Amino acid sequence: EEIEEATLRELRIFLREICAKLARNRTFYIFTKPVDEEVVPDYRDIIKEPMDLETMMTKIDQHEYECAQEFLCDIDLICTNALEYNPDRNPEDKIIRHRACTLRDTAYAYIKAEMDTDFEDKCREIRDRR
Ligand SMILES: CC(=O)c1csc(NC(=O)C2C[NH2+]C2)n1
Repeated sequence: EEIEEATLRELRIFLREICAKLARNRTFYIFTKPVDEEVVPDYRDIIKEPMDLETMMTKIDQHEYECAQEFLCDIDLICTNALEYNPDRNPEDKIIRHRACTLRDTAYAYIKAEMDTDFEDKCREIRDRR
């Protein structure tokens, strides 16, 4: 229905802005592109569902997010993947875990600060009906 398509267009514009803003932050550089298996050969032995911000931008353009909650699920996936792949006590792992938690908290804060709750409710209502 045309009104619903206008709502989903607005959602995609909003999510692109959030995704671009996260990808511009150098703290999150490690999460901006898929892990290169040439560089990290065992990554996909451990992480079964890789996710990154570039892939998320492509998913927006392919209409794969029908509400902000679904976008945040992929942010959570980026975060949990990083915590699982970097579990050790050493400083390098700790830094990556801290960056992952900062990505998650920053994404949730941007959505909460810039998204109308009844806009999100409307998106979920459309999703649930489809
Ligand atoms: C995206 C992501 O979580 C990632 C990419 S490389 C990496 N970790 C390392 O390279 C070593 C530090 N202990 C293993 N984590």
